[in-house]
Amino acid sequence: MSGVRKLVLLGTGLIGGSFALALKRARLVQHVVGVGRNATNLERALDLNVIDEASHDAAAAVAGADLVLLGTPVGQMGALMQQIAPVLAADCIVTDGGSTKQDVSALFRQHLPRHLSHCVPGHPIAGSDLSGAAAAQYGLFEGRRVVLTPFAETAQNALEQVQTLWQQCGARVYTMTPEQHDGIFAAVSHVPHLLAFAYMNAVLAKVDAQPCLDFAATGFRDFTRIAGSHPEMWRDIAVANREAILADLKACASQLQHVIALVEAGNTEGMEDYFATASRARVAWGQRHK
Ligand SMILES: NC(=O)c1ccc[n+]([C@@H]2O[C@H](COP(=O)([O-])OP(=O)(O)OC[C@H]3O[C@@H](n4cnc5c(N)ncnc54)[C@H](O)[C@@H]3O)[C@@H](O)[C@H]2O)c1
Ligand SMILES: O=C(O)C(=O)C[C@]1(C(=O)O)C=C[C@@H](O)C=C1
Repeated sequence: MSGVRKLVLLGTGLIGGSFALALKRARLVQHVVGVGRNATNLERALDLNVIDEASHDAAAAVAGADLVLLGTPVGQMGALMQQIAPVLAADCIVTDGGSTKQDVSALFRQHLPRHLSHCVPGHPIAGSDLSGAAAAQYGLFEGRRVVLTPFAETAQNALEQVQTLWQQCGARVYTMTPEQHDGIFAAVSHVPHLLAFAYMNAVLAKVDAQPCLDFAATGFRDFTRIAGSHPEMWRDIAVANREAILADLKACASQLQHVIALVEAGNTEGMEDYFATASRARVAWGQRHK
């Protein structure tokens, strides 16, 4: 695909909107249609030139599209695929930006079984705690990774076209299986978000929650930023990647039990060793990911 004539965003928020802005800046798309369920958000997307046309009707919008990006919470994607299945042009490429891949891949197989050669499930590993079209930003994907989990049936040229578009957004593209993807991102994205929600609720449950929040500073800010993320999006991720998330949450609970035991016992040497192991690993990670 040298460029996209008509891109349809099914879900016009942070990820879909930032993808459209990146392609617009690279002059790789002629016309962007944003589909949404919220009129105010679509108006905002038009005002900000994230999209050129707004629609509430996914099936009507995809007519004549050469690229469709599903950018809703993953729990909404099946119904949208079902709506567009009868009207998709044979050569239209369908991709997504969902945070989980086994469930979304299964939905592609269920709803678009005859279109799999043109389906390329994907996940940009970039985002923020903000949502909606107003949060869309230029450069969100620059220097970031994108994971694609193509089907055995995915045509090489459809895969290459999606790869090239993400590369034009400044991203580095990797491919892996949906299972590998969901295992990795349970550990380094899904569980950290659930821990942030849990910690935030633990603070709120304290009788002195208000003064705690009043005096909270940068440590609190850095640890809890992602607790401000979109509840529906994270509900859907927790449902979709249940097994891997539960396994990693339980592993975290056992680490927490270990910290409790160290503190209860006043085991200063044990604490220092334990903290040093984590600290060394985090410092090294920071140096590799400057
Ligand atoms: N936020 C992140 O950091 C991030 C990063 C990578 C991937 N993702 C994934 O990308 C997807 C989109 O996330 P986002 O952050 O852009 O969310 P967002 O809330 O900013 O945007 C989603 C948009 O989809 C719309 N929508 C919801 N259901 C719809 C439906 N049935 N029909 C049409 N529109 C509908 C919402 O109104 C909203 O405007 C999610 O699957 C998420 O898991 C998010
Ligand atoms: O920066 C953030 O706020 C994010 O949470 C982005 C983040 C993550 O790194 O976990 C969140 C979900 C995604 O699917 C990909 C990226």
